[in-house]
Amino acid sequence: MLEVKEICYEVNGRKIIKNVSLFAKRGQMLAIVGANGAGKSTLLSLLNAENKPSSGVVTLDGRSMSDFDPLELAQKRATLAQSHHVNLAFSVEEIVMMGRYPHEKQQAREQDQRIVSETLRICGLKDFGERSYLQLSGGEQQRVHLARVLAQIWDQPEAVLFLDEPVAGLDMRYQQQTLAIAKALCKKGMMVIAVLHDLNLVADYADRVLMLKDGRRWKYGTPIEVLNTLDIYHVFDVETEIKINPKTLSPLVLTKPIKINHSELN
Ligand SMILES: Nc1ncnc2c1ncn2[C@@H]1O[C@H](COP(=O)(O)OP(=O)(O)OP(=O)(O)O)[C@@H](O)[C@H]1O
Repeated sequence: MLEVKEICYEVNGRKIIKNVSLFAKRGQMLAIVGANGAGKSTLLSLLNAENKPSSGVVTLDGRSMSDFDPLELAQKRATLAQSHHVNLAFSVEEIVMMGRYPHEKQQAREQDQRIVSETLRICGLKDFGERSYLQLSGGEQQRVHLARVLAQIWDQPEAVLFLDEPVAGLDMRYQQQTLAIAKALCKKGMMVIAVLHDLNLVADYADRVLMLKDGRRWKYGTPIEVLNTLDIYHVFDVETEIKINPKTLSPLVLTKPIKINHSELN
């Protein structure tokens, strides 16, 4: 279990995260939602121990995140970042194999190869192993990084997976595929915490939702509890109508197009 107790995070005297508390359990996917600049990525960096809260504490299975040594953490949790900077001509397979580095001493190379093949396959990259990463499209590169972080925790049944906007830049099929993989990992007993913007994907895949506003916890609960017209309006300043999706029985968030008068463009 991941327990977050009253964490705050301050940069240059400005509070970015304000008194956030929550629980996240293995077997469940928690989605973090909120407007641009609400503090979602910053919160994720505190939950995954990339950054240390200015006050408050984050514990994993009762142990403070700051007590884990870096190798132990790398074996227990993986993070898909919002952006990636790879400028060297690595092959796809070499990049995905980087996910296995924290386990290098523990396992035979064969097992690493098998895991890399499996994560390439599940990310739709079965025949991409030899290709140069730099020659892939943006969405394909994003899937390579997903395969890499999956390879990091593939054989760690109690792992925690952090995903920062994992579906940005992906087509419809791979948006669904990415979250379906995350859901399947939860079914295997892992925990997934994902920053997501598309509230309909949140409704279909998340078990719990944390809605952030200006660095504060605005609402926390199941998708049906959190995704309602009033809270969405307060947090995103967007008018919506909520229906029930007949295919999934989860909330369906319908938006109205915003109109900007052409005279405002002068
Ligand atoms: N290192 C930093 N120094 C100063 N300000 C920062 C720093 N990191 C984040 N911020 C500020 O904190 C706020 C929250 O940023 P964060 O990236 O967490 O937002 P977000 O909710 O993930 O936004 P988005 O949806 O746009 O990705 C922003 O106003 C940002 O400018």
